[in-house]
Amino acid sequence: MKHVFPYRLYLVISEEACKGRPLNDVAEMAIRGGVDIIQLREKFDDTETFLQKAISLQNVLRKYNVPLIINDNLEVAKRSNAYGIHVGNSDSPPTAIRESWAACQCLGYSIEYLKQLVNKETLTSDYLGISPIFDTLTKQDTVTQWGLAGLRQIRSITEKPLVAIGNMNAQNAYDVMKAGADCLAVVSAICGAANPEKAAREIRSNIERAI
Ligand SMILES: Cc1ncc(COP(=O)(O)OP(=O)(O)O)c(N)n1
Ligand SMILES: Cc1nc(C(=O)O)sc1CCOP(=O)(O)O
Ligand SMILES: [Mg+2]
Repeated sequence: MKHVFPYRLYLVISEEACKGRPLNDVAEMAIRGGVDIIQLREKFDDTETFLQKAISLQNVLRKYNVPLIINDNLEVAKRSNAYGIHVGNSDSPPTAIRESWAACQCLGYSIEYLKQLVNKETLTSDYLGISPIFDTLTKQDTVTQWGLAGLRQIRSITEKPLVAIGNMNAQNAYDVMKAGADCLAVVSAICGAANPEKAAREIRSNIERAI
């Protein structure tokens, strides 16, 4: 069965990645360039600080009808009325999230091992983050890069929406989509760009060429 996940360009944003520019401004520029879903990922904030950032970002995203996904923190996701949450193998498992957050509309789950594709956590998830496609300095505690061959293999096994993450940029966007991704998730190629709007537009146009 095909699952509904209409998004193509997924911004994963943090204050640190925005290099001194206001996070909400970078998010807004990225949306103008073609980002259509955003994850707030603050690995070092306490819950209250994370929550305030989430509520503030939510106020921007509502103007554009862009969904907010919260990384890891279920309390922040619930209290900010986020659209969903993204979790990995070190976080609360998707089945536990479903039990305690019935209103969750989009649950993302990171895939680091092929055997995860047949577990109950994958079954209950709305999309899979393919973690990582290529090694990246932005997140170094990863297992192994899947590469395009790994992505093709996963595509042949599951019909779940696949979000490719890890060093995604305008140069590789076309090839990654052709290898089976439904959506690309980006941190540095947009948040760290001199012009986040232009950077997002270039990636988006290469995604559109591939579909
Ligand atoms: C879209 C997307 N895919 C994968 C990840 C990584 O999640 P996780 O493995 O839980 O690692 P952290 O991001 O929590 O460090 C993601 N965040 N988003
Ligand atoms: C948040 C995240 N998760 C990853 C994973 O492999 O699960 S890689 C990553 C960071 C991606 O950053 P950039 O676009 O700068 O490479
Ligand atoms: Mg996590």
